[in-house]
Amino acid sequence: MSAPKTLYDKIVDEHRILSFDESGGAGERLLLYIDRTVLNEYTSPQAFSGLRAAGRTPWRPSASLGVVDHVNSTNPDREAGQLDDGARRQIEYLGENGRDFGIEIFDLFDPRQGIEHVVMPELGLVLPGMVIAAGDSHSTTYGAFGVVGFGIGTSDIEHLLATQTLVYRRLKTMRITVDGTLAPGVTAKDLIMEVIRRIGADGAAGHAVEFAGDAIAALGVEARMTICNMAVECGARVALMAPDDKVAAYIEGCPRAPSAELFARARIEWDALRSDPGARFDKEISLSAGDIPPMVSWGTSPDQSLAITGRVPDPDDLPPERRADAVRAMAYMGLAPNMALQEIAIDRAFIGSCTNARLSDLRDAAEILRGRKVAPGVRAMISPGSSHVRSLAEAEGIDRVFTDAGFEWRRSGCSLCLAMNDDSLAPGERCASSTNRNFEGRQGIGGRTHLMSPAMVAAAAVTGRLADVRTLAAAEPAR
Ligand SMILES: CC(C)[C@H](C(=O)O)[C@@H](O)C(=O)O
Ligand code: SF4
Repeated sequence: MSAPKTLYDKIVDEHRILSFDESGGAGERLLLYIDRTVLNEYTSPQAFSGLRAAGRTPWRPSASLGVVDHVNSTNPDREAGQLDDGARRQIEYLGENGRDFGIEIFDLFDPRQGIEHVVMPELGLVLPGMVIAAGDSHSTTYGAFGVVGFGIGTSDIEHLLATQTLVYRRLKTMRITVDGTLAPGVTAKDLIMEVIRRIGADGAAGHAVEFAGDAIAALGVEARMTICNMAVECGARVALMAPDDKVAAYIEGCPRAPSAELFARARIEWDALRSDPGARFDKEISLSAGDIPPMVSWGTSPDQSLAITGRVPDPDDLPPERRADAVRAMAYMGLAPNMALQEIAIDRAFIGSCTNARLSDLRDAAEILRGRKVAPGVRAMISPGSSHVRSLAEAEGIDRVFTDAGFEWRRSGCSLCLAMNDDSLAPGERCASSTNRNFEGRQGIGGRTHLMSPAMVAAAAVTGRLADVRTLAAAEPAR
């Protein structure tokens, strides 16, 4: 019998065309076959220019899909949406590359347009056991399907397009086991924020992280995507979860799912996609789901976060190696040591991003907003993760819940997640945000970001301060 293997190593072995050093262990250099990629208008242009300059064409164009998501306006009034010349050129060049090289593109006003990591799964293009590499770090999202998904740079995109392969270095493995049950009001976002707080922004650097345990199994596929998406914020290069019946059911209803016959055959293969009993991980961590509170970030790194019931830390109480960062983060965020998090007033609220703008996220937030109003002085926006999510939400009447509460119902895109478009914070503005990065300037120069779950953003929007969603969920809204 061969030695027990991790899920990660099984998938890498299946896709290894050749090994440069035959070591087979972490660090092995190999040529990896890539099943699919998704291209965006922001990181693909130089890759296409490189192909053109070398006179090459994509080796398997049908394995790629292009979407516009980073630089587009989400203004619902098409005419009012502002695009600068650079953004317009990037969008046009993606369309041109699609036409010239036979790659399918979902352009700005295509009903299937949306954030790449929302669009790929909802189409049914993300299938268990695949390797999906793309020019965006949050490609780890696909791990929720038992897929090795990872981000690559522009020169690697060119190599991938030309050859459908990448030179790859095998990662170390880590398993994070989460057992027990999440408390009411606590979500997958809180779970991954707690993981990041615990292990730090580089706690999983160089590792493929498998999430396991009954708390993960209990989550829906969309919630699992939130965890795999944000795992990159603790340095994970790959996040993985063993696919189960929920994953199969999710895929089955999707427009590009395999035909019934192929699907039935694939399901048998998918059953083997799990780490063998006794498989050895380089690192193991375990958490109890019941101990996780609703979380918010207070600083400028995703690991600078705390329970909403907490206080901004006193740098003197922190380990010496974390003090200087904390002092700097507090100055940028305009916070003082020991302030209660729930006393922090906000100017903006944003629900969006590939982390937390799927239908289940919108429903969670709508639950809190129903019958309530955004606090005076707060500007609140929601940008659904894809145009498809947007229309599903409209069919359910969720758009009305948001607009009645005073939220702007935007079109889909990366939007205020990274302010590379016309959605941004003004200097000094403070935003409750369902996104994944709170770096300095991430949502606009001088803008201040507090990361949290979509329901927590809704709670902050109606309270005008960072708020504990549990107190609102328990109370009857004023009608
Ligand atoms: C623009 C892109 C390179 C970047 C990424 O790779 O993640 C962006 O999507 C982000 O979230 O910061
Ligand atoms: S929504 Fe945010 S995190 Fe996701 S791809 Fe866009 S910019 Fe990156």
